[in-house]
Amino acid sequence: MDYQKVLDTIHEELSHRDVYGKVASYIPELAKVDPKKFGMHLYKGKGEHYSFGDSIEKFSIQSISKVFTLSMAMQLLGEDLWDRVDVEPSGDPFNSLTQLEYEKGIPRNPFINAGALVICDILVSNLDDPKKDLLEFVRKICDNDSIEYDHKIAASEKSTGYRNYALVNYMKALGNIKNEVEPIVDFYFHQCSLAMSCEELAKAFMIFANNGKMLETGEKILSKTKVKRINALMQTCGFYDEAGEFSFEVGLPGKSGVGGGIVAIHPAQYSVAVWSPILNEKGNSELGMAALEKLTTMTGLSIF
Ligand SMILES: NC(=O)CC[C@H](N)C(=O)O
Repeated sequence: MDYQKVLDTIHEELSHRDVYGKVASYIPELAKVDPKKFGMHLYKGKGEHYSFGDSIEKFSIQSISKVFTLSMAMQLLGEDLWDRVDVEPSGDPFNSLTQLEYEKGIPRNPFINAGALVICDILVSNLDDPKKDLLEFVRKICDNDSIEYDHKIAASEKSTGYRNYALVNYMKALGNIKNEVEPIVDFYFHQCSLAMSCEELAKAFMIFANNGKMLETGEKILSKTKVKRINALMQTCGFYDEAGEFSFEVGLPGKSGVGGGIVAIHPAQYSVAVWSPILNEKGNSELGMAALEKLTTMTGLSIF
């Protein structure tokens, strides 16, 4: 199959499409991004890459980072992790507070904000310097030492981060947060501020398409079972209250972020990242979803 031709067709068809959503502005710094940015990168095998557009420009990965922190927490804690966070789709927006009350402070899954904040709490408890260790983890699976936090984005999110503060405070009141609030939200705002390109994200996510092993070196990062679970969570919870729609339209495990990025994988086949900052009302990239729908339709390569 000529993957470059498939990507070029997607680029050509979608560059002219009308989009109706908006760039995220509740994090003031994110509102400054050029809404016309559009890039995609598909990593198919050792040295086999295809891309178009702004695929090597770094952007704010936001919630995509939750897959990295979950991977680290699973490495550290094993099965005990699931006493603190559940594995069910939420059907609610990513920053919702409502389920927490009647579910007694146990978040529905690790990809909604409440769940990701519990994962932060676990990493803060278990690591001396979680920010340094996360950066090391991401640099390693990406084989790229240029990856950094964007401290301006982290500070900008902190300045308006009332909902995330509320989530941590509420879970602390209900007994599911062990550390002080400030180090947890500081770590969370930094993980969300990681700046990466589509090319870098596709490479990093290759471990989830390759049974937990880095493709180029064969080094094992995660066990097969852990990867199976992470992929199951991406499939059922990666897009919040649009997880069903993403499965229906695209048919791959994936994760989105309000920076406009989406990464998806096809086990044993490929890893793909797309970036377009205009979001639909559920907080997922409008063109990103359309591009991935076209990819799996044109190639016939979805997991279903
Ligand atoms: N869906 C997202 O990407 C949300 C991440 C963002 N940092 C927040 O907590 O609101």
